[in-house]
Amino acid sequence: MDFSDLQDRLLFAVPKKGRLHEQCVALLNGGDIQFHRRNRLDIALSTNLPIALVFLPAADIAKFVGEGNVDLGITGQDMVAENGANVEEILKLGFGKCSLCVQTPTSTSYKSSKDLVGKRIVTSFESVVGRYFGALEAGMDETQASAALWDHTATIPLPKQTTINYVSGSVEAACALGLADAIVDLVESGETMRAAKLHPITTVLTTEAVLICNPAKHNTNPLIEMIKRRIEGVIAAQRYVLCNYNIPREKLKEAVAITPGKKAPTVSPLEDNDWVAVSSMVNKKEVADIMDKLEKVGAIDVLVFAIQNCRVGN
Ligand SMILES: Nc1ncnc2c1ncn2[C@@H]1O[C@H](COP(=O)(O)OP(=O)(O)OP(=O)(O)O)[C@@H](O)[C@H]1O
Ligand SMILES: O=P(O)(O)OC[C@H]1O[C@H](OP(=O)(O)OP(=O)(O)O)[C@H](O)[C@@H]1O
Repeated sequence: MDFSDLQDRLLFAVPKKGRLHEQCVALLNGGDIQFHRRNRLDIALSTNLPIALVFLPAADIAKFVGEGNVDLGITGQDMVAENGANVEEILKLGFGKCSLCVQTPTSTSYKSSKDLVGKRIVTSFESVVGRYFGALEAGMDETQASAALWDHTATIPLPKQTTINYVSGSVEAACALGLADAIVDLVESGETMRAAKLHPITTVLTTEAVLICNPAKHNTNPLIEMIKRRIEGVIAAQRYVLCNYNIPREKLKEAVAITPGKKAPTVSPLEDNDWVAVSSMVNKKEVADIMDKLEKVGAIDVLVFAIQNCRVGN
């Protein structure tokens, strides 16, 4: 493969490994973006669309999209903040959800991030943490410092009193090793934090995986909107199931209140005029509860179907 193979193709960056990789590949498969990735090659040409998939470390994707080296990408919002990348977030993907937290040893009594001004912080998020403590040192409170991370127009001075040291991984070990008074790292279940005898002081930011594009490219290539719609459909299909049931016409209003659907449920007449059939998308997580409620109001033949793929209105 050489440069000419990539011409006229939309370059779409996806994490090559790590936490986000598998779910990204599932979205590509669900959206029928077909590709064959040859062993050890980080660029794969789609076999059915004018797209080239570029497999990159999640940490680099925001930068590549921001600088226009690739058109579209999937990464975490934390990576967008860390790179200070000027990208357009076009879709939240609902996975890779976690929080970037200031954490201190449980044996210490720091109460807030302000208490850590002037101390030693270890993190993999050198830029975000630098700006955060720079903002605290400049007199902002914690909420203002977090908000300033997303404000491209804000000029935040570098921290002068607080020492920020970068490590690429195993951040949690820094306090035990005597290298830090606090760390700033991602927390999902909290297991890693608790195992290292740390506790959270403040949340610097919350993050999830997002589809991002280069702001200058969004309106120039209709493929971007097409990919967005396809991925939206896959996510909705993962999140919802289709619930069908029959209900006495006089109970329809009560039943529809239980299954209002994404927009509105489909109601169809039955041979027996006193009954109607209802078909409605419901949240997968709530389906058992919804079935209990439907039975209570008199629904019968309640059937739930998985959705293979869908397109829903906004
Ligand atoms: N515990 C977690 N739970 C949920 N999402 C996470 C978690 N850890 C990281 N993420 C998300 O996944 C992104 C990539 O994290 P990951 O640890 O996979 O990084 P990586 O450096 O690309 O991979 P690796 O650690 O294998 O080198 C993070 O930027 C964050 O958005
Ligand atoms: O709250 P938890 O559910 O325990 O998740 C948090 C951990 O997940 C991430 O690390 P990861 O496991 O991806 O490994 P890494 O340290 O090599 O990045 C993060 O850096 C934390 O260490």
